This record gives sequence, structure tokens and C-alpha cells, in this order.
Amino acid sequence: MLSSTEYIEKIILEVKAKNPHEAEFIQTVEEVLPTLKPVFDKYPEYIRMNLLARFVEPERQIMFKVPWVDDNGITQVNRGYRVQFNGAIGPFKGGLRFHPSVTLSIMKFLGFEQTLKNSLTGLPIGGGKGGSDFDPRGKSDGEVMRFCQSFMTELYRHIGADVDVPAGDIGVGGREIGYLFGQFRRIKGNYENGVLTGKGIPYGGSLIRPEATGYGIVYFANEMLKHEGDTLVGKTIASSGFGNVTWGVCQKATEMGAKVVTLSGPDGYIYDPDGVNTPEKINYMVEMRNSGRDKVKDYADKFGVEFFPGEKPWGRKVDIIMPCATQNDIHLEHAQMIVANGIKYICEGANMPCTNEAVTYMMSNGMVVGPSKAANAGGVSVSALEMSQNSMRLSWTAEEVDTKLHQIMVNIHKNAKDAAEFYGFGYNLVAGANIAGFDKVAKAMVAQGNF
Ligand SMILES: NC(=O)C1=CN([C@@H]2O[C@H](COP(=O)(O)OP(=O)(O)OC[C@H]3O[C@@H](n4cnc5c(N)ncnc54)[C@H](OP(=O)(O)O)[C@@H]3O)[C@@H](O)[C@H]2O)C=CC1
Ligand SMILES: O=C(O)CCC(=O)C(=O)O
Repeated sequence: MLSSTEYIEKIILEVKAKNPHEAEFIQTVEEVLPTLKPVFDKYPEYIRMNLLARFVEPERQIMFKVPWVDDNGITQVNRGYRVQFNGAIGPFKGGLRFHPSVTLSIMKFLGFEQTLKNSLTGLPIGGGKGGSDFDPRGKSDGEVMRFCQSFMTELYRHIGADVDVPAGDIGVGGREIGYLFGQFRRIKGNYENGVLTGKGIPYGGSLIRPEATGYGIVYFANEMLKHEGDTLVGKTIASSGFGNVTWGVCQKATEMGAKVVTLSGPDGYIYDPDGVNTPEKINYMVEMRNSGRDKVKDYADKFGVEFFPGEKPWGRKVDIIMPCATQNDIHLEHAQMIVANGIKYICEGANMPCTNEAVTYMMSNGMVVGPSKAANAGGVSVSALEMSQNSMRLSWTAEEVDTKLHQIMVNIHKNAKDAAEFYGFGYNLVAGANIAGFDKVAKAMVAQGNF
């Protein structure tokens, strides 16, 4: 039988050979699998069962055309996806991303990460992801609605409250979920409100879901700092993006005594030394995102702060880095600047916001890294709480949801820390999150036979 190292290397080579054009999917597999070595040392029977080969292959990958009519009466065609990655511990669960950069590789990397993340939440949800290369930028409300209706006209047959439960991600917020839900209900003729999460409050949404990802990231960062005998109070944070996740981070960081001093967009970044920390500033971010102008410079113009065109905020001397925009936002050269600035903490908000080289460099230089699959699990956790409320036909108060969210994030940090320590990694949350997430899925897969 192969040793655990040989087995992991073999699976990585197979993934590369089978998916040669899927750079992001290969990247996440190359990051996660080597950290699982001690698990395969402990359970060599997993090698005989070829568990990893089954784990890296999605259960189902659905690709479909999405024709829709634009405001000029022209028919446009986009590509839709739903990757049902792993359903061993519950219905597939994960967001929908509408962004021109969407490819099958991106859907698969997100579905793979989501499987581990959802396991870490401790809630009964499998991993999936979907979306389209549709670009919402500059589209009218009517165009977005017609696109969503066409997207759901195919997707509805693959999802269900006990089958697969999509939600939002980049480019998909409350408006899009509303249009998708309306079309699902119209086609199915029933009121299966647990089929989507991130819904509006009047039709089965959960309080705190829009804020949950950002709140969870700050709760997770708080645990990281506590572990180091430190506190969030008085800390400065460099964040990227100005979307849903950054918005939640700004709110909770302010509440906990820290301040976010940078935001970024496709045009550059802004530096606000006083912090993005007043209702006026935080609400303006939402206005900027909803306007579709997609320029963070608007913030600098309105509040009289500095704007750095074409630059990323990673050269700023702050206490904590929180990338909240998209994947591979932080490369090795950014990591080198971050380390050179003596920054100790990075807590990942976006999915896979750092390249593998950047993470390795920061960790080997003593930084504490909170990996996205643990740190940003608050969003999907509250989605799962939304599913629970829908099943029970009741609604919890904002305080109830926030208290549960906080506890879930504390547990995720503890489980990742404990798993890392148990397997000899020390305080390595990257390895710990991978192992703790994998452990539960692996046990469920083994129990369910050769599937
Ligand atoms: N919403 C949620 O509940 C959760 C989201 N996440 C992750 O958090 C991150 C942000 O999501 P969210 O805030 O919901 O999304 P939004 O659509 O609200 O905001 C996304 C932000 O990221 C930027 N962005 C997106 N794609 C790219 C790209 N290819 N290049 C440069 N910038 C880009 C956007 O700018 P632009 O308009 O220029 O694209 C925007 O500022 C994503 O990685 C997402 O997967 C993780 C867990 C849950
Ligand atoms: O709420 C959800 O189901 C999905 C959230 C999501 O897409 C993510 O965690 O990356």
C-alpha cells in the first residue's frame, strides 16, 4: 500500500491530469491535501478506500445555457453552473456567484472549499456552489430580473429544501434571491421557502443573514487575537472590496472597538485614517455598491480622504489584514510587504483570497493566518439557521441569531485549533481547519459506503 505522502501526491497528480485548465481548483487541492497527511497516517484504511479520490470529485456538475432578453430586445446567452460537490453530511449548500470571471474551475474550487467550511460549522449541510458568467454591472433591474428568471428556469429541477439550497455570493444579494425565489415558486406552484437562503424578511429570510459573513469574520479574528493574549480594541484593519462582506466587517469591527481604514474597488483603494465607522460612511458603501458605478473613489470624493488609483491596500501599515473581495487578491509580493510592515494577523474574508505562496510566506514569518473556510463561515451558518427557522415556521430575533452565530464562530476557532494541536501542527489554523472540516465528511463518507 502507498504511504500517506505517496497517496496524497498521487491524488494531486491525478487532479492536475484530469483538470489541466482548472487553475483555481488545482490551487485549493494543492493547499488542502498535504495538510491531511497525519489523518491518513492515523487512518490508513482511508487509503485502501481511496477516500481522497472520491473527495476531490464533485458528486454532480451541472452546466446549462441561460438565454435572456436585454433592454434593447436582443437575446443574450450566458452559461449557468451548479456544482453539487459533496452531500455526505447534508443537502448541498452554497452560494451563487454572478461575475464575468466565473468558470467551472472557480465553481469547483468554491464547492470544494464550501464542503470543508460547511462541515466546520457543525451544522448538517453539504457543499455546493453555482453561478454564471453574467455581469450584473450596468444592467437594469429588468435585465437582472429576466436573467434570474431564465437561470432558475433550468436550476429549479436540480434544487430543493432537502436537496440543494443555493444562496448569494459575489453579484447575488437580496434582489437576485427575490427574483430567483419568485421564479422557483411560479414554476413549482408550492411554497418551499427552504429552497433558497438570503431571502427577504417578509418571505422567510433570517435577520442578520446579510451581516453574518462580516460579523463572523470579526468574531473569528477576535478569537485569534484572544489566543495571542491580544484584543481587537484600538486595532486598525486593512480590508479590500466594498461589497456585502466588507460592509458587515466594518459594522462589527466598529462595534468591537477596531476600525477599518481601507476599502478597495476595481479602480484602486481609499485610506480613511478615522475609519469606515459611522452609519453615514457604512451606508454610503451600500449606496456605492447598489449604484453599479463600481468605483471606490466615490468614497474618497464624498468624505475627503486619500484615493490611490490602481493600487491595492496591502502596503499599508495596520494591525490586521482582512481581504474581503475575491480570490487571489494577495500574492507573494503583497505578503512580503505585509510581513515587512510587521503585521501579525490576517483573517481571510473572501474565499481563497491569498495565493498558496503568499500564505506559506506569511505563516513561515510568524503571522497568524485565519483561513477563509473557517473565518468566513458565518454567512453559511446563518443560512443554515434560516433553513432551521423555515422548517420550524418561525423567526428568531436578531439577538438570538447573532448569539448563535457568535457561538458557532467560537466553536469553529476552537475545533480548528484543537485539531491542529492534536495532529502536531501547533497553532496552525490553516491545517486545523482543513483537518477538522475533513474529519466529519470523511467519517460520513465511510459510513455511507462506496459513494
Ligand atoms: N456573501 C456571502 O455571504 C459570502 C461571501 N463570501 C466571499 O466573500 C467575497 C466577497 O463577497 P460579497 O461581499 O458577497 O460580494 P459582493 O458582490 O457584495 O462584493 C464583491 C467585491 O469583490 C470585488 N470583486 C469581485 N470579483 C472580483 C474580481 N474578479 N476582481 C476584483 N474584484 C472583484 C467586487 O468588485 P467588482 O464589482 O469590481 O467585481 C466587490 O467589491 C467573495 O470571495 C465571496 O465568495 C464568503 C462567504 C459568504
Ligand atoms: O449562505 C450560503 O449558503 C453560502 C455562502 C457562501 O457562498 C460562502 O460561504 O462562500
